[in-house]
Amino acid sequence: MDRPSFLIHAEEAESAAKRHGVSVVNLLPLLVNPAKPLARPPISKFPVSAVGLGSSGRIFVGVNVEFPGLPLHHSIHAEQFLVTNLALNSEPILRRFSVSAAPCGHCRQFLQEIRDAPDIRILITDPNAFRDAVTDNEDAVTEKNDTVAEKENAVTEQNDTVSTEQNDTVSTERNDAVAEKEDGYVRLESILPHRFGPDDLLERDVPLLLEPHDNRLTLLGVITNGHTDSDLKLTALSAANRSYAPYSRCPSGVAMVDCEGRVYRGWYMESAAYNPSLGPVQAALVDFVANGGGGGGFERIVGAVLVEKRDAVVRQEHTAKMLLQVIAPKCDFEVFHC
Ligand SMILES: O=c1ccn([C@H]2C[C@H](O)[C@@H](CO)O2)c(=O)[nH]1
Ligand SMILES: [Zn+2]
Repeated sequence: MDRPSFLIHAEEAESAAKRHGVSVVNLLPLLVNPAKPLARPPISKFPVSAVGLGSSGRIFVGVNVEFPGLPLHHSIHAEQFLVTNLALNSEPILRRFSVSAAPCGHCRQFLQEIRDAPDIRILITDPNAFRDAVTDNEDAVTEKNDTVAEKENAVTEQNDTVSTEQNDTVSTERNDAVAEKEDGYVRLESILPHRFGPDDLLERDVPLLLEPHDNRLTLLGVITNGHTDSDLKLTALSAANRSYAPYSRCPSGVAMVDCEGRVYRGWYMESAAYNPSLGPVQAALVDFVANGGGGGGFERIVGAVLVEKRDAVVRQEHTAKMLLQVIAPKCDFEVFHC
């Protein structure tokens, strides 16, 4: 299997699957190892790749990206890269993905921002990922039975049928867990139960992370030095208009240009749990890594513009400036408010 690109069109995906005698669903895990060399993990030397299938039939790749000289929490995880790749390409639904290592808690949480997140199917190719799974399942069932038993004691006198129903739920859930392992994919819900997510903070009709957004932002004031940079500014504005910031209502976007004049853009994406949110520079760096001329370094970025609200309670300016200063010291950075 050749090294894949970061985006594989539906027809291409179909024909690659045919060539390998598998379905597109089963092609995803076959692409995981070949995608690993796309990762940029200079600190951990631990490449992670995630290969996902969107509702359009396109395949998207995500990899981890680390930044020497910066605190670790600025790193981009493969799964977050994958989701950003879908967002940048206007893909509304992530149906399933295969990933080289077990997704960490932070990624499981970030994925909650996608509509019907509990139904996302995940196949972990690392053979060690489920080494504890059977025992854990048994434990979980035992614990649950214990809980049920406790509850039973509490409610026996009140209502016997409740406990019977709860026992039924336990065995059904257990059967589901076994059944869904058969095709190798598990539901996100089974690896992050009792989720905290958008439903806890937002109305159901708020568009979620991969759904279309228009924040209707316009630039404030007369922009004076506007000549060559105005394209970058407008690109950053339109990125900010696609930003997903339903929790703070402080959308933002970044546009960057490299030394060959190629432009990249990305927008801020929030998590209901706040910390797994992805900054607009990271999102634009996903665009850079995915489309940035054959794996060039970040020092090739020579200009960047951030657009955000002037009196925002959540501001990106200082973090963005610091991040760019470290990874692209020659980059000219400007902020415009909307
Ligand atoms: O869910 C995960 C867990 C870790 N990593 C990356 C982050 C870091 O670059 C490296 C070591 O943790 O692996 C991911 O991409 N996804
Ligand atoms: Zn992670």
